[in-house]
Amino acid sequence: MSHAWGYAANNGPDRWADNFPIANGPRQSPIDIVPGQASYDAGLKPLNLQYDPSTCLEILNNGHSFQVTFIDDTDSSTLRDGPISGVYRLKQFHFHWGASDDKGSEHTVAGTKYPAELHLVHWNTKYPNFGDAASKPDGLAVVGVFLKLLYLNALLIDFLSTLLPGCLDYWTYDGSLTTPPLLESVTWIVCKEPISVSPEQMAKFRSLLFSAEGEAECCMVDNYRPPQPLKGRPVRASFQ
Ligand SMILES: CCc1cc2c(cc1OS(N)(=O)=O)CC[C@@H]1[C@@H]2CC[C@]2(C)[C@@H](O)CC[C@@H]12
Ligand SMILES: [Zn+2]
Repeated sequence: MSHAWGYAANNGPDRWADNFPIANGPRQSPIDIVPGQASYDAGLKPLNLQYDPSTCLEILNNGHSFQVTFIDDTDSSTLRDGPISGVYRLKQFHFHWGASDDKGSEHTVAGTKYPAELHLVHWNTKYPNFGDAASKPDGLAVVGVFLKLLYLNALLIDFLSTLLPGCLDYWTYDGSLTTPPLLESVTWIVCKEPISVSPEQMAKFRSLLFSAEGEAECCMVDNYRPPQPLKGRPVRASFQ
């Protein structure tokens, strides 16, 4: 059964409001980040990310992206500090990307699109579980990391590429899921510095399929929502 919503002309972002009216809500994501209009907040702490790769549970194609899910029954992979209070647990990470290198990211920086964007998804442990947290205004915190193409040989880039950039300067604002049900429960933390990806790795993303077995093959590309109206929300920067 193919999902009701998707990224095609007949079921894509311009049609999501038909079934999810919150698509036109006051704190929707992604947004275009305009560095000159972000306000430096000296009260913002550095991000404190502690990840334990052994808690990786499974890699799955959920029909809209591929995601790597983590065991989240202990505080083994967490996000602390930054713009949030308390402890948020890593639940999963996934990507959004384009059919070509000129598009693919969800957030944009002064209109600039990156070829892909990584989302590291965390939930607030003041709530009993991820699904419950996803319906609360302070329930989720997603670290967004832009991917840029680096034309080095694949071996070298395998050493260089990591999930996080060296510099963890970030912008932060209150937003939402970027796919239906578009719940307004996400504290977005978008890193200023991108990580590098090779053309071969991008080709692997683009070889994934939206379609299920037995359905007409449909490459999973352009699985990104375009920027949404800011509606007066402040965007803070952790750096000057
Ligand atoms: C923030 C990452 C995330 C979580 C969820 C979705 C999409 C997400 O990616 S994104 N790009 O960060 O917004 C779509 C399905 C959502 C899920 C959050 C939890 C649910 C709302 C479930 O309760 C039912 C449907 C689920
Ligand atoms: Zn996402």
